[in-house]
Amino acid sequence: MPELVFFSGTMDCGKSTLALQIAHNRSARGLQGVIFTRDDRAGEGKLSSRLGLVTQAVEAAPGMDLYGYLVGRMSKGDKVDHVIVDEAQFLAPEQIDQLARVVDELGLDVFAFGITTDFRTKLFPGSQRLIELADRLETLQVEAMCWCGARATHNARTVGGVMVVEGEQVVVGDVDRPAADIGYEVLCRRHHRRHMTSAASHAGALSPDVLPVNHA
Ligand SMILES: Nc1ncnc2c1ncn2[C@@H]1O[C@H](COP(=O)(O)OP(=O)(O)O)[C@@H](O)[C@H]1O
Ligand SMILES: Cc1cn([C@H]2C[C@H](O)[C@@H](COP(=O)(O)O)O2)c(=O)[nH]c1=O
Repeated sequence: MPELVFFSGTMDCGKSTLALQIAHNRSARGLQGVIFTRDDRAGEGKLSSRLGLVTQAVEAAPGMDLYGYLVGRMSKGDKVDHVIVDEAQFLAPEQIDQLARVVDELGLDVFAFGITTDFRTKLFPGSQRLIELADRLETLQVEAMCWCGARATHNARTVGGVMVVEGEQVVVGDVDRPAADIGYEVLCRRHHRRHMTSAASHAGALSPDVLPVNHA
């Protein structure tokens, strides 16, 4: 049975990498997919991973009918075996409904990847609709870590190095940005609640110093 699957996790946990791996493994077996993305850091019409891989994708612009686009491609004779969607949190709820229709009426698997919550811990509308409609929810296995060593579960936004909890929901950006910019850091819930980023906590390296060696 074709499925709508939502793979979610914090920023920087390997979602785009997994999307590229699924695309690669399927194309190695002759299956052709359509890859959608929205507002990837690498630019319009790109799906990029921090591991350095990047591939062409169709920019799922606001207002674009994803179901209609796929029907158009297939009616022109294009082979479409599955659909991959990265940065799915940025899609409108109606576009997620269109993806569910792709599964049910075109019989294609749809693999969507995205973060569930924003820097205020509120669901993105696209992610909310995916949680409501997906056949299956998958949490990424490679866990991003908070500076304290706990599993990171939340995304913090920093402005000038300081965590903020007000602002526009969508600001494209990255982790490990210079302090002056808008940046992001993944945190455990405890430290997100306390607004305690790595800089605010003056956290050092997680690994303890080596024991002093006595050369006596
Ligand atoms: N230099 C590196 N060596 C090994 N793994 C890396 C390196 N840089 C990034 N990664 C891996 O890539 C992951 C981020 O992948 P990416 O697909 O860009 O994440 P996401 O799409 O979830 O934001 C990191 O969690 C880490 O596991
Ligand atoms: C938390 C949060 C994130 N974003 C943006 C920042 C990035 O451009 C993407 C997430 O990309 P990733 O591949 O998962 O690292 O989302 C945002 O716009 N608003 C937010 O609150």
